[in-house]
Amino acid sequence: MLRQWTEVLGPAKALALLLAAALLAAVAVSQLLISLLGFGDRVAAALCAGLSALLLAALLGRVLLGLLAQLEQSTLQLKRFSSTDMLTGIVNRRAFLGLIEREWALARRYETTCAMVMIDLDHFKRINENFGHRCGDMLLRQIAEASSETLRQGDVLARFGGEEFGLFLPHTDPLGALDVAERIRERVERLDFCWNGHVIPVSVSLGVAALQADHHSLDQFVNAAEDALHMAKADGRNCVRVGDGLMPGRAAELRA
Ligand SMILES: Nc1nc2c(ncn2[C@@H]2O[C@H](COP(=O)(O)OP(=O)(O)OP(=O)(O)O)[C@@H](O)[C@H]2O)c(=O)[nH]1
Repeated sequence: MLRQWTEVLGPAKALALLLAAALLAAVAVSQLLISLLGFGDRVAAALCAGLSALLLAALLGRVLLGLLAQLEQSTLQLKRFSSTDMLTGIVNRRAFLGLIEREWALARRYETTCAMVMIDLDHFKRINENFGHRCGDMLLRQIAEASSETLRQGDVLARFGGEEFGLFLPHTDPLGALDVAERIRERVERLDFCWNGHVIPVSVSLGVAALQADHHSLDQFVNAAEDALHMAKADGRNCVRVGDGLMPGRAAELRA
């Protein structure tokens, strides 16, 4: 009950209420002691009241501090849950956008490079249908793990939902981003994913976008990578494609 109170009232009000309760209880206890011991003088009464108040306040304070620590822990856990994708353990889309917003804004402001890669499992529906959702879930976890292995500190990988992942690469030029995307594609292709004795071939399609002057919002930047991903799907899957206008020569060459 104390914990619910602390949550509802907030720590400061709960502490004030507890101290008031401790004082009232102390007065009641001292009155009881005085009547039991038969003391009649005011000094004894004041001493009893003071001592009881001190003891009760210390006791309740301790309880409250314990509760506050628990509350803080729960809040932290809640924060972690709300920003993590429970299946794969990596950040979710909402947290991802929050994490990269500052980096993206700085890159725009100071005209430095950064890139966005969208990764999507190929024919995942078929895998789910043929081998079941538990198999699909296991595969999603392995894709997250395999993709993470290829990254540097500072890169941010997130599950965007379903079988789609987003990857932000700070301080990375278009060719660097293509390298990372291609490495992930190859790593997944070599995954040797096994379920109930069946080796299931898996692949991903990837779309790459590098920050450009006409990306006025983070959404536009992410959408550019999504568009490139659609190109990769349209071009037969298991490949990397770059957004239009990124690197005219290179994009055409990669699409060929
Ligand atoms: N096991 C599992 N399946 C999921 C999860 N989230 C989404 N899916 C499934 O992912 C499948 C996505 O199917 P589609 O969007 O058709 O994509 P696809 O089959 O990979 O086809 P392409 O992307 O075009 O190659 C659907 O069957 C969803 O039910 C999840 O958390 N776990």
